Amino acid sequence: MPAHTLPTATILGYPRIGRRRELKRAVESYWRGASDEAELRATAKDLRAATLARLVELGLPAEGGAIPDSFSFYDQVLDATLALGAIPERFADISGSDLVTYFALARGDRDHQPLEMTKWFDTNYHYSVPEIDERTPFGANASALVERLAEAADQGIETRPVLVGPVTYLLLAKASDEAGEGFRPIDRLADVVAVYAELLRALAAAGAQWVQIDEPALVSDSLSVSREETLALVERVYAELGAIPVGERPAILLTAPYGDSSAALARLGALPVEAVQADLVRGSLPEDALASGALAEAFADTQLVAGVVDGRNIWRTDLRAAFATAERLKNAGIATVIGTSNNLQHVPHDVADETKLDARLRSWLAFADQKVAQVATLARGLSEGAAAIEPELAETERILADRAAAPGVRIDGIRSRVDAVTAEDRNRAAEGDRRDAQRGLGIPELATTTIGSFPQTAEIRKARAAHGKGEIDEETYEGFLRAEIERVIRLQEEIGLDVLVHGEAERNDMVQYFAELLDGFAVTEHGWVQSYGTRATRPSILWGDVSRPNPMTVRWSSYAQSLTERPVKGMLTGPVTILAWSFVRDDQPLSDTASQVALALRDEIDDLVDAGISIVQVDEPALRELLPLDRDRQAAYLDWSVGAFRLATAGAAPGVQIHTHLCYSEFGEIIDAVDGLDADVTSIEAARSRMDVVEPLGDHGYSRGIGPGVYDIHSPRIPSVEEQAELIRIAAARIPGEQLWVNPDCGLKTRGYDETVASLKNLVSAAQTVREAAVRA
Ligand SMILES: Nc1nc2c(c(=O)[nH]1)N[C@@H](CNc1ccc(C(=O)N[C@@H](CCC(=O)N[C@@H](CCC(=O)N[C@@H](CCC(=O)O)C(=O)O)C(=O)O)C(=O)O)cc1)CN2
Ligand code: MET
Ligand SMILES: [Zn+2]
Repeated sequence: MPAHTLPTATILGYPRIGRRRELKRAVESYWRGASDEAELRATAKDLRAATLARLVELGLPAEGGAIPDSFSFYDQVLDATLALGAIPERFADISGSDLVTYFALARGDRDHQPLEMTKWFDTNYHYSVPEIDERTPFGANASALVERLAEAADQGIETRPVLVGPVTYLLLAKASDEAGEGFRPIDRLADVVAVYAELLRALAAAGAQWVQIDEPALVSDSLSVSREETLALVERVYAELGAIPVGERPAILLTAPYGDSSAALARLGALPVEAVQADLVRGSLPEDALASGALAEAFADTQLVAGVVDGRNIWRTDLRAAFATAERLKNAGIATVIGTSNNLQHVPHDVADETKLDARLRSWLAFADQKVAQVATLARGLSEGAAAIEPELAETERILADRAAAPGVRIDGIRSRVDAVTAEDRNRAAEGDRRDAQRGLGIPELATTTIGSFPQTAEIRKARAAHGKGEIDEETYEGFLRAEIERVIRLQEEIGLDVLVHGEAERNDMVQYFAELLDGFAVTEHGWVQSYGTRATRPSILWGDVSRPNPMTVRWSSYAQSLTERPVKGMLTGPVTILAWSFVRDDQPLSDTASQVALALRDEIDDLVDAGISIVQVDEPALRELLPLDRDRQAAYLDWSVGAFRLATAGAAPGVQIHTHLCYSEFGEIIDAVDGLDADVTSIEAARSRMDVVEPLGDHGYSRGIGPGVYDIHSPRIPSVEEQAELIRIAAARIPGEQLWVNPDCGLKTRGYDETVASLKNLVSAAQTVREAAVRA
């Protein structure tokens, strides 16, 4: 038996935004200057205390490090940047408390571009990308971690501090603009490990018995080094950290969430750390090593945290199957702890809050609190024997059977339509024929447009909330939205944009809006999940077969088109993104579900075109996000995801111009897929990376329309005419003018009106400047 033992129930992390998004409100109030740092810290402290108390109530032991301290004001990678003292040189002039520096890095200000944001593995969570170079200063700053440890101890709870691990941290970092040619952040590994050693010593001195170090890089094939190299780096690092005697450091729980670590597991178990976690939902057990005894041998002095409860989805765990997996490990002689597959930050707090949800559907679900209770149940079974939890196992079995047989889960008409889909249904006319057929649209070279949404003002949200509560009637709400559409159309005409949008004022969210109108989906009232910083979404629940009872967007788009001579883009969210940002049924392949959603969208496009819309944009910002971390599974994914987009769009006649929009992507990797979408025009995020994408596009010989973003909408900064013109010139050097579109990086919904109008005016002038220069040349 290992000398340092973690209790048999644990989770990798818990949502930190608060059951009613208390942290969002407190942080945004602090940013507005409506409260000070002390008030913000007090709210955060109350929130943490409530969370810890709740976790104990749900069955996690208060003692022994079972409860992780996974709090963050904004982002766990940014927390690591502060803990490592790795403040980029360009922020050296920021003065004030750690929190002032922290938010400056996250959000930037007039004089500083914020750190770039990008997706965390294959999730809809975004982290702040560390900027590292040869001179990045590193120095341990354990103060936040130590303070929270002491705070929990005052409450009688021995928490386990959580850190993003050194290998993952550096592999997710980018080289700063000041870095020399060929520099890679991972070159600084030795310096960073020395700081982790210091952090561990500081935590031990402050009384931490356990620390959790997350190395999800272990499960990804999408990083700058191979998986084998990552494993070798992890072995080197943890040999070094593990060599510090326990006592001088806390016992270490090394985690490998978000994917399959089975091929690496025996080697991880052999490291001088006290516990290793494996994601056994996305990943599997190494059957050969388990059968031969090699796994047990590797784990002779190490606990294995079996991540059998899914931290990525909201379906009630199949407890019998999860228990069987844990028992197999235990019976093999491995000291087994029940855990989650990953941090529960990706699921909402509590199903019990969803009182408006259909009771039958609700019984099938488990949010974070239910998952914690499931972990506790399984752990009890492990220590007391299966008989002790037989009532819970039987209850789950009954509920899972009820779900499988419930009306709406399988609908014959929908299934036969999907079965009847042919290859032809996914193909449009040849690209050249479409180009000819679309000339009538009268689109100029360097056409200017936006990505769809205009600012979601407090007034819009208030009207929607009032409508939701029944305080204003259908007619009044409809009138409000029509007035808003008219305002946005006139504004775009005045700014001088070529292709207009209706502004998406009617949408609470680009996925939830559609989920509310499609059959087969449910939406939640309080099911918020952090997407980045203080921004959250309420992922919809796709539980049954999907169909479209009525048109969803025609009312708004046709009204917008009736107001103007210029083309207005119809605006839909694509099938892959609808799945990626929802909690999707786990009882059939995603590809089957995607086809159902695609057919619903296909009907919507038909209706839009019948109503006089000649350009339709189908957004797929999550196309890259769902790309499996495992290389072996990528080709199959690209095949079905691209196929679903094509099924949604290929019903459109050649004269209809299909646009798509993607953001948060490394395009190099999926350029063939973008090509495969066969959209006439694709807008992509590009401003922050200064048009990095145009080079691969040029090399690839990309022949369709492309709009690399020239205006970074993630910050309130107003990009000047010259700045945007420069980006257009960079793109124009590689891409012919008739193919090139000029647009922002993404939708404007999170921006304010003043900055939006100023930035868009500059965008139109920038396009004009470059067009005129081309005419003169
Ligand atoms: N699902 C999804 N994922 C995405 C994106 C996206 O747009 N959607 N965009 C990318 C970036 N991620 C983002 C995620 C969230 C937000 C965002 O702005 N979220 C808003 C909430 C949006 C929303 O659902 N709004 C609802 C509910 C608003 C609300 O809070 N209402 C109040 C009451 C209304 C009031 O009086 O203000 C309440 O419930 O308490 C609405 O407008 O109807 C926020 O956190 O503040 C932006 C980008 C990638 N992932
Ligand atoms: N049409 C959407 C918008 O403009 C696309 C957003 S991609 C995250 O908001
Ligand atoms: Zn976008």
